[in-house]
Amino acid sequence: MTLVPTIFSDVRAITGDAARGARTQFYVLTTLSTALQAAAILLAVPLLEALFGDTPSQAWTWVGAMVVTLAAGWVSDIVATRAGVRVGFGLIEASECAGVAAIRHLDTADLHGDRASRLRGLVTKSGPDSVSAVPLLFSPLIHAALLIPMLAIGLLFVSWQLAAVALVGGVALLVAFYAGRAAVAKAEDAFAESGRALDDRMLEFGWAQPTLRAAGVGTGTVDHVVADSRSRGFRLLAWQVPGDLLFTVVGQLVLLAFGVTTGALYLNDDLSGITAAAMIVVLLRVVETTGSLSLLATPIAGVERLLDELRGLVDEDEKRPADIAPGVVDPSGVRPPAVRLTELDYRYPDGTQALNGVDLDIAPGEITVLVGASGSGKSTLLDVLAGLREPTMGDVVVDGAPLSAQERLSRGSVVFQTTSLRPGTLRENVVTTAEPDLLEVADLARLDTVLEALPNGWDSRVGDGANALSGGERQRVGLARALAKPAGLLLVDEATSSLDVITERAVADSLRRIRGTRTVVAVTHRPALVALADSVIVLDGGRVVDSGAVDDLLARGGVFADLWQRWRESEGWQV
Ligand SMILES: Nc1ncnc2c1ncn2[C@@H]1O[C@H](COP(=O)(O)OP(=O)(O)OP(=O)(O)O)[C@@H](O)[C@H]1O
Repeated sequence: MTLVPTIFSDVRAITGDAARGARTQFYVLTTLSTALQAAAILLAVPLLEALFGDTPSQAWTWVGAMVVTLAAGWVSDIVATRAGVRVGFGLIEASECAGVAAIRHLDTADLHGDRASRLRGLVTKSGPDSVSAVPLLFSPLIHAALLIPMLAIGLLFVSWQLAAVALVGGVALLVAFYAGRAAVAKAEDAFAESGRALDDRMLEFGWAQPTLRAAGVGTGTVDHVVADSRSRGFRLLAWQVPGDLLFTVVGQLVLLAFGVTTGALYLNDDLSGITAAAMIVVLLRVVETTGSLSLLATPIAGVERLLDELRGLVDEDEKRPADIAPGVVDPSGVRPPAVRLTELDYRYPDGTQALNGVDLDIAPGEITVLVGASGSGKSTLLDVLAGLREPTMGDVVVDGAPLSAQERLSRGSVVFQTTSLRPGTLRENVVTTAEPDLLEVADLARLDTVLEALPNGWDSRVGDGANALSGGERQRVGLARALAKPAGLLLVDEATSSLDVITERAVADSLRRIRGTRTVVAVTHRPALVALADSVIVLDGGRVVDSGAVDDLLARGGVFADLWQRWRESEGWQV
């Protein structure tokens, strides 16, 4: 029963303010063209009365009026169609933007699933369908819905009884149309749902064939959904037939009532013979209109579904946080901070001076890599940043405010050289403070292979020696744990030796993808990771001896260029 409001409000919601002008023009002109059509039909009454009455020469006046009215109707139809095409293009634009955004945000698990194929279909199919739907389907629907009430208004000047029959009949036809459509749409949804269930069972059966066969249950589950799908198909047919039938029967009853009323009025001398004949012209037009309305039912249902899906896509896109640009808040609501170190010293209790007057400016959202020979103070500096050590002298200033070790601990997340797991599930080891998007975290940290290897995925016990993970796998859990924490400062202390290729790639991918959303400080010896740096800080004997972009440092020669040369050579040995 809500067919008309739904498709019109869907178009408004999808195309938004940008297409408001085109939408208004389309609706106003289509309504005007319908009014002109109704007027042209009703002009048949004075035309026939003049032609067969006492003043046949006056018929020319009415013929002229009819021609002008029809021509004006055609002109408004043409302009309305152009506006309708513009609205259709508005639908395409919206569906492309929202569809592409939705595809980009698909979870890895969905890539081959039902959602991916529906999105693909929506983005490719909605284009031509949307452009043609507005002028080719909406126009006749508006014509069909408004013509009969408009004829009824015009008929008030001929006979109020005929006007009443036309009005009541028009409403009855629309109600029959919507009621039939609603029943068919419900059955169609049930049929589509059973189709999806069948797809799922078949996929499931394909994946787990040996196990299901061995258990003797596989074919049973598939048989069950096939039977369900078939019975819903029959139900769809069972609703389609009475839906169409209802409309046809109501249509014929309205025509009968119109004919009988015209006949009765003529016999009572309330209507002249000529006017009664003119009513046949009106009757023929009503028949044509109701016929076209019944033909529209199926295509309108298709457009209704398409618009419904498009609207879902657009709503989803509007709710999604905007793509992250450097320096803005990341989806967890955390802003990457600017960090400044001033005259920082750190002395170990045994008297070793690990950091000596370190002055540093770390820009928000940038990747800063600390490099230096063994013992140069990189890990100590990272520990100070993380809040694991309090400097002997100097401050760690975050976004303009000097922070205590405790405050730094809560503002940053750390990937340590080795990741220790506590007894408990993988989920408990990764989720510490907030409720993160685990799919995204797993994707960023390349936890997919770890999850696959574990018997119960996120709920597998991993700590305490259970399901022993390799060093690289533990590092990826550590990376996931750091990424799951809504902290703007990410500190990565990578022990070169424990990084396998997958883990190195996971770290590199993560850094690349989160660039701009977190301020990253990493200690690494891997050229692939160093190359990602916006800025490299070279430490030697606890002091900053050089800093800058990789290319600048290489061009300058010195400590960094020597280190770089050594890393490349050692990588060559590893190969
Ligand atoms: N717990 C400790 N107690 C005393 N001295 C320490 C301690 N940890 C590190 N040091 C010393 O502090 C200095 C800086 O060490 P740090 O571990 O920060 O260097 P690094 O550059 O990270 O070295 P590596 O690359 O080998 O990890 C070194 O001289 C080291 O011997």
